[in-house]
Amino acid sequence: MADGGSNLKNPSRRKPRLNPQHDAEKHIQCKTDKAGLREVFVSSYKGRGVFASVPFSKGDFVLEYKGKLLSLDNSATNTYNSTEATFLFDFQWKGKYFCIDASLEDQSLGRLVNDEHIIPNCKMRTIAVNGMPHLCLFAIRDIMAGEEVTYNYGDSDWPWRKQVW
Ligand SMILES: C[S@@+](CC[C@H](N)C(=O)[O-])C[C@H]1O[C@@H](n2cnc3c(N)ncnc32)[C@H](O)[C@@H]1O
Repeated sequence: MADGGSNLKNPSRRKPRLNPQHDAEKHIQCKTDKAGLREVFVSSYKGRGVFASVPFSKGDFVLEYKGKLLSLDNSATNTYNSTEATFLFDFQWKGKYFCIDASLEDQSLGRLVNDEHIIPNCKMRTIAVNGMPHLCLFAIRDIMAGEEVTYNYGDSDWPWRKQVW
């Protein structure tokens, strides 16, 4: 039976996977989130989360954690309420301290990714574009369609980790 032009039966004709680093740079420059991800309301306790609607492979670029880049000096002058403060991501780059302030509700998905410290499926990495740091999530294992995208927020006394259901 003819395969109607599909590449399914000939892996050598499949579109090659874009290099994850280049994929991240492309999405950073275009200021767009990647297709195949959607916001879902999980529960009144957890709030919203991001779910894959297509499978991702280990190593893939998944999302940028978009927001305002602040140096440590700038962030020290800002005041945040407790909800806004949960959208701040502090990191170190080239020996200096920075923060991505994602407290603005800007419809981007990276800011909605929830914490999972035991079996996360993504990891945050810093990618430099035009000499500026950007925080990006990359898959650390295959992610199935329908699975929630998660990463480990880091060691801290996060209240939900103590929650007994
Ligand atoms: C960066 S926001 C993530 C998006 C958030 N769920 C929302 O709807 O806006 C971080 C907040 O999400 C919630 N959160 C993240 N991971 C969680 C988890 N594993 N269990 C429960 N709540 C979580 C906490 O309220 C946390 O302060």
